[in-house]
Amino acid sequence: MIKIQSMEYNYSKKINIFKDMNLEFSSGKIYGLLGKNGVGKSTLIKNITGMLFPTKGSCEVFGLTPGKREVKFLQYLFFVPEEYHLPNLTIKELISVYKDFYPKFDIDQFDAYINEFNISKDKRTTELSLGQKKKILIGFALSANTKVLIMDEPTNGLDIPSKITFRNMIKDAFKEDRIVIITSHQVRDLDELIDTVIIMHDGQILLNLDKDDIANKLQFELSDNKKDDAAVLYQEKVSNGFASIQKNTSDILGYVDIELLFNAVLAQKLKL
Ligand SMILES: Nc1ncnc2c1ncn2[C@@H]1O[C@H](COP(=O)(O)OP(=O)(O)OP(=O)(O)O)[C@@H](O)[C@H]1O
Repeated sequence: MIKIQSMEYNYSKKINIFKDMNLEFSSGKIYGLLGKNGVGKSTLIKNITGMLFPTKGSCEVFGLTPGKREVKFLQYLFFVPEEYHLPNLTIKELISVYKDFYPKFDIDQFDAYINEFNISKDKRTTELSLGQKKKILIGFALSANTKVLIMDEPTNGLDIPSKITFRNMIKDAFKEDRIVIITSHQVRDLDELIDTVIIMHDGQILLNLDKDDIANKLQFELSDNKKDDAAVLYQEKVSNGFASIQKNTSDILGYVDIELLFNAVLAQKLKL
């Protein structure tokens, strides 16, 4: 479990990025961490990965303090940042250098991924396109089989077929003892993957709910015309009509349009 208690973080004395943040992440779930630009998603992730240290309060990952960067902690967690640098090696060399840092690294799993992405292991990282580099990193991240996997904007730079492959890879690699946290502005890429939606706003957690709970409470609909109905909690014009949210009065759990939910929550139209 990742446990954040009364956490604050300031880059400078004037700006408090979080206001007394309390948050938990449990194993067996894929979390979608959402928020507008600059709200503090990366800062939160950097506190979890031990790259920044809380100014106040605490952050624990399976009982360990990230900032201490103990070997056990480093073996527990893999982070795919939005921007990264791969050393100038062939993929084969890269794997042989880095795999031993992760005791559960599975080379067959990695080989299957890069076959799927159609990339040769003899290629040097300098010969790869941005999207291909990202695929290598994501393939490595999943094959490391760490307890915690965090990915910042993982679908950026992936072409459309690769986004589908990415979703399938995550589903296949997901295990009950794993916590996966994904931040993204491209919510549609992740809609079906996410179990729990966390929305950050103004230094606080505005929403933290399982998708099933959301579907239980709310019904999402797409219609040709604008709905003029008191039951509608939020609606907006989309390219193919009007997308709306209303209370779910049935026992049926429908789909959750996370992007629409995000807009509605930020517009303060929903009280969940
Ligand atoms: N190194 C830094 N020094 C000072 N302020 C910073 C630094 N890094 C980020 N910030 C500020 O902290 C706030 C949170 O930034 P952060 O990168 O965590 O946001 P984010 O939610 O990840 O944004 P995005 O969606 O654009 O990636 C922003 O206001 C940003 O300007």
